[in-house]
Amino acid sequence: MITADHLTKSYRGVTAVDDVSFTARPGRVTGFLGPNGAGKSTTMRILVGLTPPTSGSAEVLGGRYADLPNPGREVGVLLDASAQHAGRTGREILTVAARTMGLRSERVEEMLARVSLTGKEADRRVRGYSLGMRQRLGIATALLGDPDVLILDEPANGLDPAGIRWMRDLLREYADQGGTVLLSSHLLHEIEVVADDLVVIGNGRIVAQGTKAELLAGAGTVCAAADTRALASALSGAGITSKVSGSGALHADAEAAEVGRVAHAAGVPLTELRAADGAGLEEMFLQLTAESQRDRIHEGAAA
Ligand SMILES: Nc1ncnc2c1ncn2[C@@H]1O[C@H](COP(=O)(O)OP(=O)(O)OP(=O)(O)O)[C@@H](O)[C@H]1O
Repeated sequence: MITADHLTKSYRGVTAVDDVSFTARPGRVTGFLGPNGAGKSTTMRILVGLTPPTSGSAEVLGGRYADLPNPGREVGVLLDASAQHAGRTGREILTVAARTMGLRSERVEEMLARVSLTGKEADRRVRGYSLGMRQRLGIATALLGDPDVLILDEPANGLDPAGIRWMRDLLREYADQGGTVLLSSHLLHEIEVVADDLVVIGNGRIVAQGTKAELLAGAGTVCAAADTRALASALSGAGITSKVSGSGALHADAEAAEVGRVAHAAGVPLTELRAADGAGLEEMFLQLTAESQRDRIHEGAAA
């Protein structure tokens, strides 16, 4: 279990994290989503005691991370895969970490196999590793002490599609065995597939959180008609806001049944009507974080 309780972190003139509260539970993958500069890394650094919060508190497994007697055996952390000692080989890095944690040396080989780093790769110096290999080594280090909690900052960065799939399966299996996973990303699709719960952050503030199912349920309806203008106008007349989504269909802020009823009553034949799924979540993510996006999102307002 991880608990962030009203965390705030201010640097001179910048509030990086603003009153952030959430819980990541055992047996679940919690996705921490937000655009660049939203405050994800700062929050994670606070969770593991690397950055002191200006106010608020954070607990991992019921206490402060800094108070854990052998943190590596309780919490696996990967914050920056590039921060590993470049002059050491992957195997050396794992061996040193294993000794520090008081683990048997066989654990190193087990972890290398777990993250699919070959013996040859393990004997190369980290400075020659690709980002994807560094991520695998970082995951191996995080898993080494068989911890109950994993805190991973953008772990899929640099992984190829097969690597992303591998990571997803690994995290799923870990959570299914009772582990708590908090993983951050600025890529919605990456998180959407694996996360059970979502915490969405923009400009340092939590803008949405809940189970993925809950957030999807509120994601609205995708609908389309030959006469888009007539459909938008009917929806607007019924007090339902809508806007044109990427595909040219409308995204309406109402349940599918209600949208169908309104279109029928207005005599507008529908060519598409479905609950917004992953696309709806993306829409929601973009909307929720719109104010904190560096790039403005251009959308044609239909209503
Ligand atoms: N040490 C620091 N001093 C001053 N400002 C900082 C410091 N660390 C972070 N910030 C600022 O805090 C804000 C949040 O940064 P943070 O790295 O937590 O975001 P992030 O969500 O992890 O972004 P990214 O996805 O780009 O990694 C940014 O505006 C950043 O410039």
